[in-house]
Amino acid sequence: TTSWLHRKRRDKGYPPGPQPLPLVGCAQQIDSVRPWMTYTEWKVLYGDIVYYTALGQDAVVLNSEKVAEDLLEKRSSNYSDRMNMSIVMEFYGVAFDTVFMRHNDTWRLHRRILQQGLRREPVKAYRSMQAQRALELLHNLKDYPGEALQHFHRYSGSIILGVVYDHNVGLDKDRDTVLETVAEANGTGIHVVTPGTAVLVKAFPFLRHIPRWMPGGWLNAAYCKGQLDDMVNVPFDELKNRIVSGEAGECIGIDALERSIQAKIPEHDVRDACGSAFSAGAETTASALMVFFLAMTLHPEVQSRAQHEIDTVVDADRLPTFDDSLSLPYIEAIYRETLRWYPVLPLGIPHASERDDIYRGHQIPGGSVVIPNVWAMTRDADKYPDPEVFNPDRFLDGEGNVTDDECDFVFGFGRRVCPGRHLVKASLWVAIACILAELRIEKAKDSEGRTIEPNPEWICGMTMCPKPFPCNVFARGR
Ligand code: HEM
Repeated sequence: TTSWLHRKRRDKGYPPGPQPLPLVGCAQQIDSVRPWMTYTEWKVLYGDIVYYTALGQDAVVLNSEKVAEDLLEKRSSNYSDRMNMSIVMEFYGVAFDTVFMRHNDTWRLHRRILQQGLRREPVKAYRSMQAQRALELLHNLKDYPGEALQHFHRYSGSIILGVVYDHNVGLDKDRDTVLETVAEANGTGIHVVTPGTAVLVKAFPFLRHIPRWMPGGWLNAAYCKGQLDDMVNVPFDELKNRIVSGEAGECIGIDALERSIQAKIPEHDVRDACGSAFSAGAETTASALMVFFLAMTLHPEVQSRAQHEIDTVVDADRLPTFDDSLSLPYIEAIYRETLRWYPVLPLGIPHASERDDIYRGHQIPGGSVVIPNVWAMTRDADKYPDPEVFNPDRFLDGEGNVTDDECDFVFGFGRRVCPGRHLVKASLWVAIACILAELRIEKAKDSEGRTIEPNPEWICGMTMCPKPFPCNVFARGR
């Protein structure tokens, strides 16, 4: 059977790739926790573009920036779709989400709504709010260093709620029911919305009825849908109430609602696009800060150099702001190296092709999942020598200025590129700069004063995030 399949594949002229097994295809050959590792091994075996099939789904892995740009950017009219996940979308309440929408008119509308408010210029309006949240973050890290991941979630979640709904999460760890509702629902959703689950539930639709209390209960569709419905409705309804009472300030939601009335856009599209910002942006931003935190714990020498740079440029009586960024090249380099060292979306968000295509003489069937292997791009040793090493210097030239490489590929490609990237940059940059200005992060010590070496472990799903690890945080006292 295998040789028959092999011949069939060769006849079709697909890109090189692993031998499929009957029925399951290549599913069992792929690391189920870190599929990007398998794909990166395939890069060595088969090259920059690899074809495989799993459970009847054609898939193409793009293992270099060049190939990803050639297809996802230069041929974006064919490669801007997403995989057909209609079962998950419908039953699990994911249909609202811009991220997983097919390449259609509703998606275009969502993109316009989000992009209007998230362009480079308009996001500057939120810098003072971001700075205020960074200050809260510093307090929380100092008081409860062991809960860094929760603090980063609160930081990223409260910025998005502010930018999208003008919802002001109380400072100083106050409980906030809107943030709690949205964050919990998002946690449930993230679990379910992976390509793996989509394929599984498509193949075995009864899995969506598994009761919550049984093993596999996280696959229960009704529960997930209830949560995700709350996630889009609760903050949006609150915004509408505040509009009525005249209390709502500038935010993407208000702008979009005003425009939607003139342009006759249905209100639920505004609501859904707004909800998508949280689902796409909260976890990713928090994970990136956790990567930064790990890098700083492991590299005291990087911290010292960054602190020296800040102390030279920023007076001790104030915190760095995003306006200082051009005078702080090493901080910029740390930001870029954080994105590269452990990209929080190691496979980006896979695209799909709409029609058959030919690239470098290979057939790419329409309806393929097209996976940009961002992990492999970060491990390209020609561009990033010793790629496993956290080394901000790779983004500086001989004179200490930042290079042209902004590591943009971690934000995706073509028409689907992350619309939140300008906002994220400011959120991450200001958090990184303020943490380095005010705090010293060190490896924890055991009761006998011996250093505990962190042994990085990762939470892997669609995103990748370091598991909490022991460390100490001190105020530097500038
Ligand atoms: C470190 C933080 C972030 C990273 C690394 C990141 C990265 C990405 C990537 C790789 C994609 C897929 C692009 C593609 O399909 O080629 C994406 C899509 C998206 N991102 Fe982000 N993102 C981050 C934060 C945010 C934030 C804060 C927001 C919103 C405020 C946001 C909103 C979105 C949306 C709505 C999409 C879907 C775009 C579409 O499918 O058309 N992201 N992001």
